Amino acid sequence: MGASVFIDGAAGTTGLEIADRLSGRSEFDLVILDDERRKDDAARAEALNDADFVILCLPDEAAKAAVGMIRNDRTRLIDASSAHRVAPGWTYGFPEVIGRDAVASARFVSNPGCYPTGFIALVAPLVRAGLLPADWPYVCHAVSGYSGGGKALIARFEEDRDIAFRAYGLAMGHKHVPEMTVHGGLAYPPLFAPAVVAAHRGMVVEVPLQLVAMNKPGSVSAMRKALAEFYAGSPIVKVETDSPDELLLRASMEPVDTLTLRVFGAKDGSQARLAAVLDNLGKGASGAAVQNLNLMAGLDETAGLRL
Ligand SMILES: NC(=O)C1=CN([C@@H]2O[C@H](COP(=O)(O)OP(=O)(O)OC[C@H]3O[C@@H](n4cnc5c(N)ncnc54)[C@H](OP(=O)(O)O)[C@@H]3O)[C@@H](O)[C@H]2O)C=CC1
Ligand SMILES: CC(=O)N[C@@H](CCC(=O)OP(=O)(O)O)C(=O)O
Repeated sequence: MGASVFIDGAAGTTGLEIADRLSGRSEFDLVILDDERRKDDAARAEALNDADFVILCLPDEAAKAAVGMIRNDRTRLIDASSAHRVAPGWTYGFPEVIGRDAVASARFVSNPGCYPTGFIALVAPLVRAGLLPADWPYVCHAVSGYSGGGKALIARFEEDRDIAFRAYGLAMGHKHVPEMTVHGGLAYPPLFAPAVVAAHRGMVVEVPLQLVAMNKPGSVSAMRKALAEFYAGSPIVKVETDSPDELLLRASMEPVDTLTLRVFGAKDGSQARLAAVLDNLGKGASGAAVQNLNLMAGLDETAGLRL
């Protein structure tokens, strides 16, 4: 028998994709409550306390309530919500940035948000290497497929086929900003400008840099080299050294758990654009949860992933 894994919220967008990645894995016995019991707190409490691992795929408030239902000191948790990403006692589940051993040995792991996955992957290694300042007011533009907003946003985009682009977070203060600041190693919250496009999945996260104003002119190749070294050997995070003329998201994109990073630079070295391309439901959510589960269970981090 394998380790038992209860997915709380398995009928949702993230939960379904995790179940899909875990189906057929002999190392795990999947526990999923049927439609009648999936919101029954007594049934959930029993499943939460019986399981070796729990993956929470719930809205923030429901995720906090689920953690409160755990009455033992044994069950290990991965929370896909944004409830615990900067909370004390929780390990941020970004193994490439935080360290694989830290995730492997943690009891409470908080999965990164989809946009922060791209932002932190780009910025944290460069700040640590001293190639970018920590005390800079960064900007982050990003577009996501509509599955990033879960069942409600999927329904909205699939009912109203006339929406091509939706800018949001216009009052600032998006819930991802705290983790972008803390785990990016930054002194100030970045100005985060997210948008949704009429595609089911996929995202591009961009960080434009005024290198002259930052007193870092001509640092493009050093940034490329630093990122390539930081992620060397990662089967999941790829650093490309090419500079294509365009980055495309295709509406027909298939699920994928990789994260691809690039540094684009002006010929005169005065400006750069850092760019991350990922699947919001892959390394942005479900793929990351499965990677973290693999590490916590002492397995190959890529088992079951779509690479
Ligand atoms: N979608 C994405 O790309 C990403 C999502 N996340 C996070 O993952 C979490 C899940 O998101 P997502 O899958 O997109 O959301 P969905 O809305 O698609 O799914 C959430 C699921 O949770 C269920 N649920 C809500 N409240 C309860 C409760 N009290 N008890 C049991 N089940 C409950 C819902 O039930 P019902 O079906 O009845 O509505 C639904 O099935 C969220 O915190 C989200 O922010 C993180 C990264 C990326
Ligand atoms: C397109 C869209 O709506 N995306 C979601 C974020 C998806 C995600 O990363 O989930 P967490 O919020 O749990 O991190 C948003 O902006 O709120």
